[in-house]
Formats: sequence, C-alpha cells, structure tokens
Amino acid sequence: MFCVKDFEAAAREKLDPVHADFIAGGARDEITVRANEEAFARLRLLPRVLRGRAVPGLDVTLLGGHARLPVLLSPTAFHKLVDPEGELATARAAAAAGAVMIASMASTVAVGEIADAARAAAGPGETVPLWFQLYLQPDPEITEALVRRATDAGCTALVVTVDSPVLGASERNRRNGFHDLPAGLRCENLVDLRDGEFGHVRQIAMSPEFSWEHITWLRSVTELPILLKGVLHPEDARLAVRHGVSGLLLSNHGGRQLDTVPATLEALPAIVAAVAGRIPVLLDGGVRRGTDAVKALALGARAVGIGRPVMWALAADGEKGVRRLLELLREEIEDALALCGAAGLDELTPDLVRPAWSGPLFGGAVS
Ligand SMILES: Cc1cc2nc3c(=O)[nH]c(=O)nc-3n(C[C@H](O)[C@H](O)[C@H](O)COP(=O)(O)O)c2cc1C
Ligand SMILES: CC(C)CC(=O)C(=O)O
Repeated sequence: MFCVKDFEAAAREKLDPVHADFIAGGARDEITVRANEEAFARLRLLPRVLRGRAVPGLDVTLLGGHARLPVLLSPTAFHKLVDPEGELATARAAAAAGAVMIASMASTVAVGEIADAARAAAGPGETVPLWFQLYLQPDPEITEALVRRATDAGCTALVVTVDSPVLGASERNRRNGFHDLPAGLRCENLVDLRDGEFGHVRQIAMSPEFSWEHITWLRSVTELPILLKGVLHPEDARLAVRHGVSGLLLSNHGGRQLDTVPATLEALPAIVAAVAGRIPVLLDGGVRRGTDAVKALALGARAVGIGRPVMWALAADGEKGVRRLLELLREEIEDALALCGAAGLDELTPDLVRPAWSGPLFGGAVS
C-alpha cells in the first residue's frame, strides 16, 4: 500500500459490493462526491525555496488538546461492516498516530469501549484523542443520554452533524437494497437508550425541525466543546460563533447529503473569512493526499478529516491498514511541507496556493 487509492482498490477486492457501494456512494448523481476531489486537483501549490527551514513538524492544537497529526478521522458509521474488530481497530490506530478520532453515533462498538481501546494505544501522558459525533434527537432525553455516554467515556468534544435534516438519498443503496446492518451488528451507542431498544439504525431520527435553539439548549447541558459539522453557508458560520460553538467541521458529508453543493475546498475561504479567527475551522471531503491537506491548511483550515479512506484501510487490513494509512498521510504531508519550504503548519499561508491556470496559452503575449 503506497497511497490512499491503493486502499480503495484493495477494499473493493475484499468487500461485498453492496458494502463497498455504501462506502463509496453519495447522494443522487454524486456530483458533489466527485467535486470534492476535483477541487483539490484544480488548485496548484506555489512553493518557496531556500528558506533555511527546519524539518517540518506536524503537531497541532485542536480545541485545547494536542494532536500529532493535522488529520482527523471523520465520523463514519458501521466499522464492523468491514472488519470484525470495527471501531476498536480504528481507535487503536488513530491513538498510535496521535490523530483525533471522531466516533460516530452509529458506531458498531460502544463509545466507552472505543475510548478504552484508544487510551490503551495512546502515547504516555496523552489525553484520549477521541471526540463524539451526534445527531440531535427530537427527544431531548435521548440526546442527553448520548451526551452522557460520550462524556463518561472521556470524549473531549461533541461534533453535532447539522447537514442531515433528512437522510441523504443514496441511489446505490436503494438499488442494492442496503437499508440495514446485517444480523449480529448493532449501533451499540443506541442500545437501551429507552427500555428494550435494540441498537437499530432506524432509531436515529432525523428532523428538519431542529434550530439554533437546540444548539443553545445543548450548550446548556454539557461542558464539552461543541463543533458543528456540515455548515457550508458563511451566514451559518457567523451564527455558529454567536451561539457559542467552539469550532466548525466544514463538510458536505462526503457528498452524501445534498447533492450539487460546493466542494468543501471551494467553500473554505468564505467560511474562514466569516469566522475571522474566532473559532477553528476544520474541513473534510475528498482529502486523499498530503498535498490536499496542505492546500486546505494553507487556505485556513486548522486540520482536515478523512472519511472513506479510513473505511477502505480498515477493510483492506484492519488496524494495521489504518496505521499504514495514517503513516502514509504523515509522510506525504511532511514531504509537501518541506517541498513548500515550510517548517510547520503555521507557515502554510494562502500565497502558497493558486488556481490552476485557465487562461489562453501564452496569455496573449504572443501576437
Ligand atoms: C461510510 C460512511 C459513513 C459515514 N457516517 C457518518 C456518520 O455516522 N456521521 C456523520 O456525521 N458523517 C458520516 N459520514 C461522513 C463523514 O464524516 C465525512 O464527512 C465524509 O466521509 C468526508 O468525505 P471523504 O469520505 O471524501 O473523506 C460518513 C461517510 C461515509 C463514507
Ligand atoms: C446515517 C448514518 C447511520 C450514517 C451516515 O451518516 C452516512 O452513511 O453518511
């Protein structure tokens, strides 16, 4: 395995095609799925030379916690669908790399067990690099119970996904008849939230009725920092700051919710301008290379998230696969930083990126 795409191919070989489609797929025509990667390809890096810089370091502070890599594992559901150890394997690999893992509310291992696995694999003295992703639930008691589970597990932030007033329509899943976890797998965080609840994915209610008031309410029932995942409009970014949100994970859900929204990289400059340094902006969607991470960081993201690559690596080779994936991304980012003449992430500035040239050849200089 030498790059993210190798994991994608290996996962395709191994997985039930229905499950491979669940991972790769997006909403409707999958225009945004493709746009995310294309946006990175359209941007060029403009390196500086002879800057006398030290070997690059990748340490980053995220919400007051320390991470050794500016790459987060974005929340992805159902890891046991692709590996028998599921989220335990992912958590160990993430902790070993010093990368933040955002556990999905729809994980197939309970968040407390994920945290134990992460703690056991983290470096000495390191805090558990684990955050919890939450879909607000119409019944506030259910939301509170989930927050309690995450807090008791030792998660250090909540990531509230706000781009899902309804579930995105994956036509691949519809054609394949994939609506449910196979027998034997459950959404473990959902078990017994109410008496007799079994951990069925259908217990996750999505509702268009949530509003900023619910964020204010959530702010009042937890001490944990709250990030919003899925804000794309600059006005919503400003509202998030006003509602006491601690950070944004700029995301279009990997193109799995509303199709034809902008690539996250395209949306980044306006979001960064809207928050004006008041809270950190993270970004996910289409990050496949170290150079992709460097471009997003240069445009103002504090860190980037990866979704599908983690599922592919886990499917290809379990914990070892995810460890290798994170090593490869570390190498690629270090390499890109050095080649840009930057000694650290804070030396990545917007002048290092520019759009691919779209003007006429020779720019009219030749008559
Ligand atoms: C298989 C899969 C499951 C996902 N599950 C969740 C989830 O449970 N909660 C959530 O907020 N986002 C979920 N996402 C979206 C990711 O968190 C992330 O935004 C997206 O995958 C990033 O794009 P990328 O896959 O191109 O890296 C999921 C994505 C995939 C591919
Ligand atoms: C609805 C969740 C269970 C999973 C999700 O967010 C996704 O598959 O994109």
